[in-house]
This record gives sequence, structure tokens and C-alpha cells, in this order.
Amino acid sequence: MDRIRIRGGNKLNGVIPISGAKNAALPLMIASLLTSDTLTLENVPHLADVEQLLRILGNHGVDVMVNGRRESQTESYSRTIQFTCRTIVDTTAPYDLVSKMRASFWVIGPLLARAGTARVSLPGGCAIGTRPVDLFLEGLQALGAQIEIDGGYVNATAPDGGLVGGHYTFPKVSVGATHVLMMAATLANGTTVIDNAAREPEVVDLADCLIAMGARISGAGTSTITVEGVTSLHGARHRVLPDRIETGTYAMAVAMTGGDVTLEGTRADLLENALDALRMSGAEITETESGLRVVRNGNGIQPVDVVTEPFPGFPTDLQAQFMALMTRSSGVSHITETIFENRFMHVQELARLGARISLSGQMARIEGVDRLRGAPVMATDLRASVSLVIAGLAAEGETMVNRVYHLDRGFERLEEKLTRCGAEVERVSD
Ligand SMILES: CC(=O)N[C@H]1[C@@H](OP(=O)(O)OP(=O)(O)OC[C@H]2O[C@@H](n3ccc(=O)[nH]c3=O)[C@H](O)[C@@H]2O)O[C@H](CO)[C@@H](O)[C@@H]1O
Ligand SMILES: C=C(OP(=O)(O)O)C(=O)O
Repeated sequence: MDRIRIRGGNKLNGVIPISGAKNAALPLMIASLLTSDTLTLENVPHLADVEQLLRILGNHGVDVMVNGRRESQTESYSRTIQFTCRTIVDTTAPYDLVSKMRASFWVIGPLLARAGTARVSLPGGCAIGTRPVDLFLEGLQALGAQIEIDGGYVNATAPDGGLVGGHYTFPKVSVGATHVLMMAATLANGTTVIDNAAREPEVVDLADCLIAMGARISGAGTSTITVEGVTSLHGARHRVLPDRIETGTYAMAVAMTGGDVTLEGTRADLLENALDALRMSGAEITETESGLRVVRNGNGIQPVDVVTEPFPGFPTDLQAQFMALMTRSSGVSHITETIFENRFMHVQELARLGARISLSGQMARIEGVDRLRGAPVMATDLRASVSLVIAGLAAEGETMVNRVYHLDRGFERLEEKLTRCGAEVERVSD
């Protein structure tokens, strides 16, 4: 099981290429099920979750051709991948595949829309919460789907003539359920209106791709999305959105260590509230032609209170990373997690490095300390793992982050990207 060894104390200076977004690539890949033509995706990141989804899509009959190229170490590894699903050969998504990667549950929408039937394993929860799928099922029922749950599987059937356009208002914002409902609605008979839809940039990216495939969608990025069903979709070529969570993560790493780093291939509008919080903490962030320049020299880290919210609020996927930054602030800060019920597992690991954090329900109180000291720590989930790396970069001595398979789900070539900027970070394989 791989580990990551960090020797802290170095500033970060240089350039970090930002990869395609995991949370955009996954729904885009699943959209390939909606057409018998070829969907070509550019800038697909090399991530464990992407590789797992390739296996799942292959199980449904998607042919995959990777003609990206592995460039020198100084260039991004982004790949161009072609997906062709001439026929859906299997409408079952089995437990042993779905349980490994929650977003694979999202195939239920395209399977229903194109094949009229789907048997998809319930994904089960994960470290950060139970993560039910009730909103997915309610939304699909609003399009006429018959749903029953049996033996841990969702059995879904569309009406004989196919799904029917409907109106569904989400009682709470769900990114995945918005993706799924939007994809299913593209091939429904009639018009679908989705209210209280997720506004994340990844939803807009998926809508842009679906429109390129011939879908009729308006309102993506707002709370109301309208989809006018069509009889079929055709192939397209689409470039995966830059990863805003990776962007925010590395910006927080620079804010933590001090230094001057340009994050290449990303955009400020992807981060909204998170950028505001970073600037309030004392980081100088400016837009450049190639991306974002992050500088923190001299002045310390200011305490900042944040509350996680759906986009454009502060993203829950940056909560752990921001907490790591706040452990070295000059005062007391508060972080409130409103999206997931169990997303503070990094707290006890940060405490092993000397952080002073107390929890009261969904709120963490962080009292900044003058120094962190390296120690062995355990990654518990994807974003918690990288918060330990950020803390290790500023800790005195050596920090060993165990169970980095969590990290490999969502961060491409992290050690290389940090080492290029002066960090002492290496992967240790047992
Ligand atoms: C692959 C991907 O894009 N993952 C992201 C996606 O996850 P995901 O789409 O799973 O997260 P959701 O936006 O659906 O979850 C938001 C909240 O709604 C709840 N919920 C969701 C669905 C449902 O049917 N019932 C229900 O109660 C969840 O448990 C959670 O408490 O959005 C999350 C919130 O921005 C991010 O943290 C994840 O990184
Ligand atoms: C929670 C995350 O992903 P997933 O929904 O795939 O678990 C994440 O990207 O932080």
C-alpha cells in the first residue's frame, strides 16, 4: 500500500498544470451511453476513478480508444479518449463495480433513457456519509420511470414509449441527481423542467457537451434547467473542464507554505467563494493569461470563517484543505460543514501534527498554532488525504501519509506537481 513521505518547510515556487476535473470527466464519460456515435473527450485526467469507470462502461458495451499521448514530465498527461456505445449490451451495473465508485450509479439515467431499463446496484455510503439516492429515484419517477428496490438493486423501467418529460423540484441540491435527470431528460418525450438544480460548473460542462451532441438544454448553471427531449443524440468532441478542486487545493498549499506559483490551465470563475476566502486568508491571487497566480510572501495567514454550500458557495470538497491552512492562522477560525454529515475525519489526523481543533456538531473551531510537527498520519477519504499533505508541507520534519489510494482517486501526479515547485515529497511503495 503506497504512502507519501513529506519533509516540510519549503516554500512553493514555479508552475503547476491543472488537470481535467474528475467531477466533470465522470458524468461526461457516462453521457457516452446516450448515443451510438463516438463521443470524444479531451483533457481526461489519469485518475483511479476514471479507470474504474472505464471498466464499468465497458461492461455496458462502450468501446474505448485512448489516443492521448504521454508527453515529457514537464507537460500534462491529459488524454483524449473516444467512447463508442453502438449497443448497450448489458443494462445491469453490478454491486462489485458500483460499490467501488459511487458515481457509477449515475449510469441509471442513460440506461433508462436509451435502453428503457436499468438494474443498478445501490452504491452504499462512503467515509463522508450515507449518501442516499432517493432524489435520483424521485426525479426519474417524475419522468415516468417505474422504480422498485430489490436485493440491494434499483430496478427501473421506462414507459413503453420511453421516458416522458416532467417537472421535478429538488428538495435539496444534488449534483449527481441533477446530472442524471438532465441526461435522462435529453431523450424523453416532451419537455422536462428541473427546479433547485445544482449550479456547479461541472453541470454546465455536461450540459455543453450534451448540447454539442444534439440535446436541447437551457438554464444550466442556474437553479432551473429546461430540457426539450429529442429522439436521438449524435457524437461530439468536448474538452473536460479544468479541475476547480485541484486548483483550490494547490492554491491553499501555496498559501500554507508561502511562495509564488502559477496554476496553469484553470480559471478564477470556477472558484468564486473559495477564492474570496483564500484572499481573506492573506493569499494574493491574480488572473494571468495562462491561469491563476498565487502568492503569499511575508504576511502571515489570517483566520477566516467559512460555511460549505452548493456552488457558488464554498465547496465542501475544499473544506478539509482550508482547515489545514487555518491550523497555522494567527487566530481562531470556524468551519461549518453543511453538505455531508461525516466530513471531519481529517481533524484527528491534523491534531497528530499539532493542530488545535475542536468539534461541535457540524462546526469545527480551529485555533491557529505557531508550528506543526511532522508525524505518521492516515488518509481517510479523498479530500482529507490531501489536507494532510498540505499540513505536512508546512510541518517541521517528516510526515508520512498512509493509505494514499484515497488520494489517487482525485489527484493526478500530485507528488510530481509539488516536487517541481520545490517541495520534498516522494511516494513510498511497500
Ligand atoms: C463525482 C462527483 O461529482 N462528486 C461530487 C458530488 O457528489 P454527489 O453528487 O454524490 O453529492 P450530492 O450533491 O448529491 O450530495 C449533496 C447532499 O445531498 C445528499 N443526497 C444526494 C442525493 C440523494 O439522492 N439524496 C441525498 O440526500 C447527499 O447525501 C449530500 O448530503 O457533489 C458533491 C457536493 O458538491 C461533491 O462533494 C462530490 O465531490
Ligand atoms: C466526494 C468526492 O467524490 P465522490 O462523490 O466521487 O465520492 C470528491 O470528489 O471530493
